[in-house]
Amino acid sequence: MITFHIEKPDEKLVPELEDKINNLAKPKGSLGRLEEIALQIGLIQQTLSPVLSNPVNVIYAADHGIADEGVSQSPKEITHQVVYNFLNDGAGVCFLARQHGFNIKIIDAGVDHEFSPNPKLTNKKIRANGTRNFLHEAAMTTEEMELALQYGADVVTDCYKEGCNVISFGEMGIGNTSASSMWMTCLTRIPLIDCVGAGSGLNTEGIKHKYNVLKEALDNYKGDGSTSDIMRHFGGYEMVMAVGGMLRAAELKMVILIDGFIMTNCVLAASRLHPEVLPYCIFGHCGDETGHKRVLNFLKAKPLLDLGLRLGEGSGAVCAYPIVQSAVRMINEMHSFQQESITKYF
Ligand SMILES: Cc1cc2ncn([C@H]3O[C@H](COP(=O)(O)O)[C@@H](O)[C@H]3O)c2cc1C
Ligand SMILES: O=C(O)c1cccnc1
Repeated sequence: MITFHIEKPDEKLVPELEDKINNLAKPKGSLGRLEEIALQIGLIQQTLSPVLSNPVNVIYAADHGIADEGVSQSPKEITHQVVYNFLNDGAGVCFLARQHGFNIKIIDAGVDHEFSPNPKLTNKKIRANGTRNFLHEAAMTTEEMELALQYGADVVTDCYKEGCNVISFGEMGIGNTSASSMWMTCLTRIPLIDCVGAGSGLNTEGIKHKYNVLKEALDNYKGDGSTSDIMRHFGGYEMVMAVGGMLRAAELKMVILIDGFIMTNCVLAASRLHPEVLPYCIFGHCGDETGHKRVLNFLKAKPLLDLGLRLGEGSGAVCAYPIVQSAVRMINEMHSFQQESITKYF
C-alpha cells in the first residue's frame, strides 16, 4: 500500500519572510493576496527568494459507470473525443497552458476507448472501460484504488524529476461531477442537494434526475464511511489519481494549483487522508458549479479568481497562474525602503 510522508512547511521562516515583505517599499499589506502567496511559497520552498520552474498541468482522464444513468448532459464518448482534443492542443486548457508556459501531461486512467500509442498520452489504464456504476456496486476495488493512487503519484514524481516545482491538476471524465458530489456530501456532511449541479450543462429537469440518481446511490451505500471507502465506492480513477498526485506533490514540497469543483473535491479527499497537504495548495478560482463555493468554504480556501468558469481540465488553476507569478516577482524584484532610502513610517 502506498504511503505518503508529508511535512507541514516549517514555520520558523515566517518572521524573516514577513520582514522581507514588510520592508518592500509599499504601505504595509498593500499588495494584499500577493503578499500572502509570496509568504506561502517562501514557506513551501523554505527561502526568502522563491522560484517557480517548469509548470505542468497534469490531466487525468477516465470514464464513469454512473454516466449510464443519464446524470450528464454529455454522452460518454465525449471523454475520449476531448482527450483527442488535448492531444491536438485544441481544448480549453490548451490555449491557457500555451499562454502561461505550462506543459500538459495527459494520463489515460481508464478511458473507455483504445488509443493508439501516442507520445503525448501516458497509458495508466486501471480498467479498460472505466469505473463500475456506483448506483449498483462500488465503482472500483481496493486494489484498483491503490493502483490509481500509485500511478497518480508516479506521474508527479516524473514531473518533479524534470525540474517542475509548481503543478496544477486537471481532469476529463463524463460523469465526474456526479462522483465529486458524492465525495463532497459524504466527506463534508453538506446535504446532497447543495452538492449537485449542472455539470457540463444539465437543465433544471436534468439536475433533478441527477439528484434522484445520486440520492438513491447514497441510500444504497453500505460501506464504513471512511475516506478511502468513499473514494473507492463513488470515485473515478482520474479523481483517485489526482488525490495520489496531490499527495505526492506535497511530499515533494511542490506548489499545488487547484482547479474547479472536481479538483477541489479531490483535495478535500486528499486532506482527509493527510491534512498537511493543504498548506501546499493555492486555489485558482471559485467556479459556477453548484457546491464549488461551499466546498471551498468548508476547506477555508480563498480562491484567487471568480470568473464563472465551469470547465475543469485544470483551466481555472492555469488561468490564475500569472497572479502566483506576480507574488513571486514581488518578493524577488521589489526594492526595499532601505535600498531606495524611502522613509519607513511604520
Ligand atoms: C466538450 C466538453 C469538454 C470538457 N472539458 C471538461 N469537461 C468537464 O465536463 C465533465 C463533467 O461534467 P458532467 O459530470 O456533467 O459529465 C468532465 O469531463 C469535466 O472535465 C468537458 C465537458 C464537455 C462536454
Ligand atoms: O468546476 C469544474 O471542475 C467543472 C464544473 C463543471 C463541469 N466540469 C468541471
